[in-house]
Amino acid sequence: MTNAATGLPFDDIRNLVKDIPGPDHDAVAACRAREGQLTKPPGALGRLESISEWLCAWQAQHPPKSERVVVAVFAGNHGVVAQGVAAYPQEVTAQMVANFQNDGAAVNQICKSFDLGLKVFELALEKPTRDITQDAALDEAECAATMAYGMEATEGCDILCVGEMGIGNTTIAAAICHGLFGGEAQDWVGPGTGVDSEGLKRKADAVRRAVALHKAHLDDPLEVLRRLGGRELAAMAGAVLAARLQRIPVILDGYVATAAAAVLFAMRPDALEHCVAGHLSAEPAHRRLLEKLGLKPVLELGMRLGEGSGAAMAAGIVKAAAKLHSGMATFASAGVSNKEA
Ligand SMILES: Cc1cc2ncn([C@H]3O[C@H](COP(=O)(O)O)[C@@H](O)[C@H]3O)c2cc1C
Ligand SMILES: O=C(O)c1cccnc1
Repeated sequence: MTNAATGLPFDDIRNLVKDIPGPDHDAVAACRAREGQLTKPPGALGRLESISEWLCAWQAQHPPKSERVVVAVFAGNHGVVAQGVAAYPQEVTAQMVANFQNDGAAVNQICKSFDLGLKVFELALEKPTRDITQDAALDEAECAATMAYGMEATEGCDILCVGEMGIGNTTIAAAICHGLFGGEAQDWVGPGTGVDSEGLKRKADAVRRAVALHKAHLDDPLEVLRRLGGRELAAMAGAVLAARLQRIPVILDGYVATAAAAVLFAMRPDALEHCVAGHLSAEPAHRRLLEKLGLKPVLELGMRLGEGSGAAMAAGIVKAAAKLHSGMATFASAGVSNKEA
């Protein structure tokens, strides 16, 4: 509908989505062949074996690469906080960006634990997006440009983890999910950083009003993103798309990062096959969202933080899966007797 023939920026995004590559079957075949030779009973490494296979399929490469794993954290601010939907003040977004830069946040410690790179992208924090209960969060040009900016996160990495920082963004995630998948507003909201029961009611009400205001435009997932989204969500959607085009597997973080990726799923149901869900967030709607997307989380640790922290924890598991596959000896090389035929 909008701009179909005019060549405005969303058309560029649509064209990229049309061109995404599929899995590489030769790399998968090579992975399976080696897996069968490793010094262990077949299947004994459980899901770690499918993770190695998934890496090969989407990197189009065997053995899989896992040296350069990067956590990209995108930060943005949201006008919807005026509706009383967040437990913390908006200035915490910029203060936490400084904390990331000073090595003081949770995600910094996880990155150090697993030898992951960390890149922080600050997105016009001084200029919050418009309140989605009153207006569209972003203009089309700004939304598309922010997606393009997010695409830069893929530079120099073998595997990408996507995360975010933005006070109020669990409300934005809920609005996107309600806009994309319907149901009731309260199905998609949760406590976030810990709003009380009155705050939770305000959150559901804000999501309901925002979706009602924009409902004539919500058939188009990119319109859902620009009207109900925010800068860090647009950038995450761009990063996930760029990763697919550049054959970089993605580890998604919690509810907010997954809601951003869901926009691509709504455009094309196979668009997230290069992604794993790093963890199941304690934010209740994350389970519902992962079910819609057909994604099974790698970890379930009761985390509800954001910052890419759950994706970074899962990156430790993904790196181990790649090392197991590449580094283990085969029955022949180690002189270990295989099962009798
Ligand atoms: C100190 C602090 C550190 C955080 N790190 C991530 N978030 C997380 O909480 C925010 C979303 O929750 P809500 O929608 O309830 O505001 C996001 O910034 C998210 O990344 C944090 C929140 C706080 C307060
Ligand atoms: O799951 C998430 O992404 C999440 C949960 C709570 C707060 N911020 C993010």
